[in-house]
Amino acid sequence: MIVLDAVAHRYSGQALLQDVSFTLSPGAFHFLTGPSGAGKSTLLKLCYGELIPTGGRISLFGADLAAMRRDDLAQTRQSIGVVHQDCQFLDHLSVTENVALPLAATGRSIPQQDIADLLGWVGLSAQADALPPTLSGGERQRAALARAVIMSPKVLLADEPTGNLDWDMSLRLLSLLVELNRMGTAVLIATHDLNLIRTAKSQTAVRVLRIAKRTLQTAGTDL
Ligand SMILES: Nc1ncnc2c1ncn2[C@@H]1O[C@H](COP(=O)(O)OP(=O)(O)OP(=O)(O)O)[C@@H](O)[C@H]1O
Repeated sequence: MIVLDAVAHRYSGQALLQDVSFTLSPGAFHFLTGPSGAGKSTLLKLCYGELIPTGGRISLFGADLAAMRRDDLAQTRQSIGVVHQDCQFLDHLSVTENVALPLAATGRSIPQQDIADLLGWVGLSAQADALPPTLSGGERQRAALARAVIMSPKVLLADEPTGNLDWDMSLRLLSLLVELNRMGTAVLIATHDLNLIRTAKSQTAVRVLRIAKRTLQTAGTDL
């Protein structure tokens, strides 16, 4: 679904990633790890077309990213849910309205029952009418997950989704991601948290990728 072939990325002429080849297949559950500044967020941005690589080729659902028109990319992105590192919301809208935003933005109807079910799934039924600034960190991450999956994406990309959460809340979020993957969504999570990766490995088949020396490697079994 997402294929990177010998991808390179430079910022201001400075090489960050080189010769990165990677395929995210349907049903896969991958972690992406590596030191701070290695390029994890950059790699995720390349995977959803937020950045165009400075070298190599990226294919999203069979289409060449470099050749996509803006409309095509917007359409393709509807199949990719993203949980950003710093999940932002429109603070004057309720959690329900924020979660429904991707539907509204694409002119689709907003099935209230589906949104209520989704908020129930992430454990936020009681916060449905709350405004984002009143949510805890874990509640914000779960609201961001609900918003990322409202369009039933084929792929979910999450950038440090448990970054600021305590361990219990990290496990809760992980169990949602594992469940989503079992329902058929391919998942790619960038994280520093090796305990999270170890726990995921005990629950499901995961592949761990690491950015080292500017390229992507498969992590060993030492995790
Ligand atoms: N828009 C940009 N312009 C220039 N440099 C950038 C830009 N975005 C990121 N960088 C640089 O690229 C490097 C990789 O950043 P990136 O956010 O991809 O790393 P990361 O592995 O996700 O880091 P962290 O784990 O700390 O979130 C960093 O040195 C960062 O400063």
